[in-house]
Amino acid sequence: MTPFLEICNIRKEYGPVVAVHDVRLTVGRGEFMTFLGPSGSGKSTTLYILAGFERPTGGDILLEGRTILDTPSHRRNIGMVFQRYTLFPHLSVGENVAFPLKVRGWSKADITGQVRRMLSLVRLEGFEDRSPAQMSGGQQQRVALARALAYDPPVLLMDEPLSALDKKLREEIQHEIRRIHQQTEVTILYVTHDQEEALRLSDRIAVFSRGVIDQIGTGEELYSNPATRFVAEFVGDSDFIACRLLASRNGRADVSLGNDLTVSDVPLHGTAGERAGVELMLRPERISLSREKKERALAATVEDITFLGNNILVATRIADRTPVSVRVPFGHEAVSGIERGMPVWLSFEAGAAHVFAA
Ligand SMILES: Nc1ncnc2c1ncn2[C@@H]1O[C@H](COP(=O)(O)OP(=O)(O)OP(=O)(O)O)[C@@H](O)[C@H]1O
Repeated sequence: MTPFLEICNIRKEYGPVVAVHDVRLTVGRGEFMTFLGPSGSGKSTTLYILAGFERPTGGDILLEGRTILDTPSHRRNIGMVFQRYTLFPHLSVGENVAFPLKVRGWSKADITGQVRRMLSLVRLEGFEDRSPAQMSGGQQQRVALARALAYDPPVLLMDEPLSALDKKLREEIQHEIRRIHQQTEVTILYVTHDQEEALRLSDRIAVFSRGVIDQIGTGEELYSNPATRFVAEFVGDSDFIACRLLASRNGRADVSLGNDLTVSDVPLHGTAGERAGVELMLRPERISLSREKKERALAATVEDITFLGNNILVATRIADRTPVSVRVPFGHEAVSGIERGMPVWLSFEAGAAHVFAA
């Protein structure tokens, strides 16, 4: 089977700046793929190349096996929703949604029917005659979505479409986007720097870092098996503890955390020589905290305790002054009566750890 959309070794230079180094990605038909990464990591540039607003310095984009690089933007049949509301302010909501259909020469009757269907899809029935200025930010983004989907494009690109909205509205529209994706089966490429948004929406996530993709996977794969330190840090919360490599074979490592504490057979990411300084990564919820001294545990001191509703975040520092956060479910006995300055012991299963070479 031919992959639906292929991004083949895309590179983009702006003078001396290399915005995108070598981006490779295959997207399945109907998939919801998110580009996640910090500001300046090359997400938008990649999206603009897909949309045809930018031409890559190297590489190719294939849609159903055929290059689209020489197809001008307006002929690519790719819908687009941007961060800022880009509705035509002098046109009504109905006219905004009708615009791409008029351009494509649809009949008046077909346009009326389609505008009604699209506004119903985004739950704005009866808003045809409103002006965009009379609508909230969330409503305007829904109109933009209706307009982008009106001519039934096989691919929809979204560049931080919710970043101008407050948290509650953002979550509401995230829910709507999911529903619309399921209903229309359109293939979506979505750009965000918000990991929670990426996890909520996506079938798969491509994590961008400095113009390359560090890892592509489901949210669960990225969280449970991050390929790089950057992914471990960017997706979910993580603790990093400096340690020494004792031995490694077949991508697994034994490490020493000092004080006779060794951890064996942990996934090793990257390469390092024996005795090299490496880092052990743990998720805060995979660390157990005890107020009684324990064997095979790290001694730490409590620095802060934050109540977060269903869990409590305990900030500690281990002997070498490294901060280590521990997440404990609310009501767990380990945190009853816990106070700042108290000595505690931190332990974990080797299966919860990852080692990253420097
Ligand atoms: N037109 C341009 N001219 C010069 N440099 C550019 C241009 N557009 C982007 N860049 C640079 O390319 C790099 C990647 O930018 P890009 O906008 O793709 O990142 P991003 O991950 O989408 O970030 P953001 O979330 O801030 O938009 C940045 O270093 C940026 O400064």
